[in-house]
Amino acid sequence: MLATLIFLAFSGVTTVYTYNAQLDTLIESSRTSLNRELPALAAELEQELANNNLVNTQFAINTKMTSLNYQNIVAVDQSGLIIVAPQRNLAGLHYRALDLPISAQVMANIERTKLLTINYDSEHHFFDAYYPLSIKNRGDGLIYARYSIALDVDHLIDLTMSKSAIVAICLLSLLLFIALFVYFFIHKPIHHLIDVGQHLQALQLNYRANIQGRGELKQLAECVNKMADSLEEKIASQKAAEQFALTKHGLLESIFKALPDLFFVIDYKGKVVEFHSGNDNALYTEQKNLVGCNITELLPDAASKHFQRAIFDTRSSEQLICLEYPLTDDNQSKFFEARLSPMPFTENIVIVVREITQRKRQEEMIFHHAFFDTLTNLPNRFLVMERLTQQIKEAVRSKTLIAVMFIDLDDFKKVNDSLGHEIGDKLLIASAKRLQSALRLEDTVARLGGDEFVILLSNIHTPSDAQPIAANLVRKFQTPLQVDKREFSISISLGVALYPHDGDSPSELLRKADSAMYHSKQQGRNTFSFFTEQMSQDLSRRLLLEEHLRHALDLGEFEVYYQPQFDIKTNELIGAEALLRWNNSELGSVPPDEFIPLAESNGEIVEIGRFVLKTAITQAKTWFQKLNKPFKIAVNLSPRQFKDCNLIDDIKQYIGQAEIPASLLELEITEGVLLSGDESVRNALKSLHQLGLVISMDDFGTGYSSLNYLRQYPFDVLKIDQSFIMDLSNNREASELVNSIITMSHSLGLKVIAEGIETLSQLKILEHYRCDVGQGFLLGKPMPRKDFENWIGLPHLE
Ligand SMILES: Nc1nc2c(ncn2[C@@H]2O[C@@H]3COP(=O)(O)O[C@H]4[C@@H](O)[C@H](n5cnc6c(=O)[nH]c(N)nc65)O[C@@H]4COP(=O)(O)O[C@H]3[C@H]2O)c(=O)[nH]1
Repeated sequence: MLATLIFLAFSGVTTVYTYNAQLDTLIESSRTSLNRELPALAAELEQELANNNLVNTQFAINTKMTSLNYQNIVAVDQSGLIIVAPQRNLAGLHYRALDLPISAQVMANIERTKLLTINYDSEHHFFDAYYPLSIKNRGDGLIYARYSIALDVDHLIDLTMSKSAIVAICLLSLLLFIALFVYFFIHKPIHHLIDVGQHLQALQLNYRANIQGRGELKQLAECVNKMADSLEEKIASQKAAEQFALTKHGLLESIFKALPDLFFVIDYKGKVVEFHSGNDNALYTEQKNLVGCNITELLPDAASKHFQRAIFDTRSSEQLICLEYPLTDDNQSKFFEARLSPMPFTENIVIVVREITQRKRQEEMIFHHAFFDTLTNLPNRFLVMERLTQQIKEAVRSKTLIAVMFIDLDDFKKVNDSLGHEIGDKLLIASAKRLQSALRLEDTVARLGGDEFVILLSNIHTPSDAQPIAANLVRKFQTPLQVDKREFSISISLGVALYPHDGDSPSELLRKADSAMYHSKQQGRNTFSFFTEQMSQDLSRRLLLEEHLRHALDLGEFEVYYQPQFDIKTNELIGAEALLRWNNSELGSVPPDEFIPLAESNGEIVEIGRFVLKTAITQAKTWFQKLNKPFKIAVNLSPRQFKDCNLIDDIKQYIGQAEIPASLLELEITEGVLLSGDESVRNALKSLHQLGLVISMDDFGTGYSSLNYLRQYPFDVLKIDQSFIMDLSNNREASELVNSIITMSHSLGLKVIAEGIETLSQLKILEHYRCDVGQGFLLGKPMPRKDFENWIGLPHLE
């Protein structure tokens, strides 16, 4: 519209301007015509008037009047009379009589200037022209002519108007064309782009610009579309990221709710920026809205200091820092663990707080279990070794000594076995208390296990400082211990090793104190000994034996010897006792008294015992077949073998394989097996007895020898220990005791074997006491199988 108005205004101005210019040209050309024509007419009139030829004059004027421009031409003489006019009848009239624009002033002016005077009436578009006329005899007059250009002006106006109209139409057409062009090719696409832009702005991203052609707008549309594509892509990925973030957020919220922990985000000053808790009760603070609080102000002083330090460390190290701290809640100590982790790209720190009271207690318990003996609550082997390590370091600095005391309760095993574990445990607790009561608080009393205790005395200055302490400990145990209102006399054997004299490592010192204790045992117990090098040799011997014993069976170093047993009454060989021998290439022949206790203590006796049983049963079969009469073989069974659950099945299997009567196998057991009162021993003995095996009580008279056992367990044979037989001929009491044992055994239906018969008089006495079977060097020493077979006159059997 504006363009149209501008255009109209412009075309109007142009038209007016054009019109004015042409009008000016018209006026000018009319002036020029008057300038040219009036002098010529004047000259013609002057000539004709001079010739007094009025007709020609009239003709000349009428001729001029034929021009449409001339409306009037009048020639006036000096007196103002009309000489000639288009109407002939006007001649002779005074111009005043006519309504002519002639005045005396005009006439005077023309007369004076003698020049053409033209006045233009712009309103009616005509000229009033005056030109001097010199007329013979009539003086100077003038020619007056009215020259109208009104028609020309009208024509000019028409022309201008029609031109303008054409131009206007052309221009309007052009304008329309431009408008249409602009509309279709600029406005509409731009509008479309704006529309698309508005949709895109409203994030309606499925809108795209669709512009034909290949102009700049098309390029713009393509740019918009590409922009929309990348916007859509961006928004899609942003949405995906938002969704991902939402999922993560949800996940985190669920985790926060599900976990019993407290989650804080704090800024670098410790101010809580964010806080999450699945359970507000876990807060341990009155304040529930923690955001904005400083985390260190929420905690008691001590914990706060830990936190400040941890915050500092987390920031400086940019690493995860953990701290544990206690808090008191309802008079109960609770423990917490805080994990501080720096948040990447921020100055914030994430803190996760978890209550670890239970874990702490469990750790303490585990620690206690790991380092303390549950029965006596004393430090155990690990802790005593640890403390000894520390004390050695301290002693190096302070140049002092350490006394390591190894203590073993004398005959505790027998008490434990005979009176039961409950009493045994109480005795151990009472012993631990007595040891503690005899020492300083800073000394360590530890229990290694069983009835073994260790004492560490630090800050000793001379070896002799340890002596009164050791003596005092031994003396203290000479007073009976009170357990369940009963008194128990139990002594101790004590060994002392000194740092640095006897060793500089905990294990060495402990080993040497053990050797010294062992020595005290050998000295008759209830005493103490300081470690000496000789003991070290004993210890080395023990260790050497243990080392070789481990491989002895595999290396075939064991051999079963057989010692004959005779019916004392008939003097007939009725069987043999299988006795194990160990011959080692390095150690030589090792006596059973030395290696059997070792094998018993490390459990190897089970395998070794199996070997003896199998060998003896195989041998029994051979001799049974060759001698063609029952030939019984007695085998020693150690207490440890009774703990082997395969014992009965093994024996069954060996007897089954040998196809001999079970009664040809006699099992010798010592009181030690029975003292435990273990039900499984009773059942095992019962089963073995039911199988038909002969059960014999060995070494009768050496221990707590109770005839009760003989009634309780299915014994068939009683073996009187050789220590009684040894005294038979020279000790009346011993002789009577042997007699009573034989009589009582017979009354219980038991056969009696006397072992260790070395002299004929011993044999005679036993015969007199009606002892059933005799065994001893007098009757035959233990022999290897080959020798035994030779000895009994059997052909050599391979
Ligand atoms: N002084 C003297 N001693 C005599 C006389 N007659 C026999 N002896 C010895 O007395 C011991 C009898 O065996 P034990 O009391 O069962 O005592 C045995 C037994 O407890 C144990 N032992 C031997 N072999 C085995 C075995 O295969 N298994 C188990 N568990 N223990 C065994 O070792 C102990 C010692 O065995 P050994 O040294 O063979 O000693 C044997 C034997 O050589 C004698 O007239 N005078």
